[in-house]
Amino acid sequence: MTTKCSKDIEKDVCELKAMVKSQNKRIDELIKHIKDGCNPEEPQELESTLGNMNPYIECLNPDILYHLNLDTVTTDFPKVFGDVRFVCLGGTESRMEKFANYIMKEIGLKMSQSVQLKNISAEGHRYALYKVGPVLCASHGIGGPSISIVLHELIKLVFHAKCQDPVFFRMGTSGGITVEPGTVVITSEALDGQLRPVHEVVVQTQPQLRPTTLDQDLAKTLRSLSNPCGDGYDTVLGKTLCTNDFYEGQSRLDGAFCDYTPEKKMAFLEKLSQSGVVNIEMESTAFASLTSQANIRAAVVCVTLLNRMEGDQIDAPPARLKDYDTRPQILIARYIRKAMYGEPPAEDSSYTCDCSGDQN
Ligand SMILES: O=P(O)(O)O[C@H]1O[C@H](CO)[C@@H](O)[C@H]1O
Ligand SMILES: O=c1cc[nH]c(=O)[nH]1
Repeated sequence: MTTKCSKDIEKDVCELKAMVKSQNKRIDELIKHIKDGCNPEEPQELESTLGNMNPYIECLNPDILYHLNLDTVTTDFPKVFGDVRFVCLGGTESRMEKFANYIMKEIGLKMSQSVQLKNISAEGHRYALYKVGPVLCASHGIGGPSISIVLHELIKLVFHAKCQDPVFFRMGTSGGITVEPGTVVITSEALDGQLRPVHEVVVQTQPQLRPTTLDQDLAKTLRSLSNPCGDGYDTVLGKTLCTNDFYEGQSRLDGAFCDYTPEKKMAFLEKLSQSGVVNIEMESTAFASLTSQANIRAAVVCVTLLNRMEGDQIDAPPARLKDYDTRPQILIARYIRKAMYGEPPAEDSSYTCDCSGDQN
């Protein structure tokens, strides 16, 4: 009796030990699960890599990107835009459409001949937006207010899409200070009309001065991709003056109004040159401050259309202006190709994309 009883107890003990062992194993798994934050075998849900975003955005359902004619309910942002790695902006719709077609070839993407690239934001009637695989191409219009609006919406777009470390570029035109027309300038520092490295935003009557930080490594990498001998033109790094006006703001003598003398104009341009300014345009401070606020790496690449030391009017023939316009595009395309492939893509790249602009 006693023997049988102790045998039963032994058996129970054995079973209990097995149970405890199995439970300990499960507890270990759960502890690991808690430490790892998720099951590594499950696909990981990526988060946006942007910083300092407006906390109220999360409460918006839908979030309507009015000027881009997009919203987060009718478009599945992670699905449609989640693969975006490069966001390229330039003043005009035609430049950005041209760039979209150019970058498609440069990165080895192909589209059926019967299909045309679609302007995703056409119905918004404000800005153009094209998607070519991992490259978004957007127009921004003229001046700080115009680029600021499209940047708010593009930054929200890449945030909602949970894009991973997107890089932003502005590809533009500018007036040169002493440099040869056709020179490509990569902005080292963007200065406002008072030569301050800030973008002034008036919020509820209060002027806020936001730093215009640009990624210096990105600027140097871009510079290293230029090839003055092969290209046939110079690519330089230098400071950019960003103004709120093309005429008086840039000290021109050919605006509708002018209350300074030619001598004062030249003295101002000399002062710019002595401060290290090599070109003048109208969006770099807003572009630099908005991108850096979101921790986005960004660069400004502008070609010079004229040497402002020699005149104010842009009188180069159309064919030459067209050629100048492509120069920042060529440099940025080199960067994108290198970032994507390390080397140029093979002739018959297997990378495929939906370039038709379908959003769902
Ligand atoms: O050629 P985009 O990119 O428009 O840039 C420059 O040209 C415009 C003025 O003609 C301004 O927007 C200036 O910044
Ligand atoms: O002189 C110029 C040329 C192009 N864009 C500018 O803003 N200024």
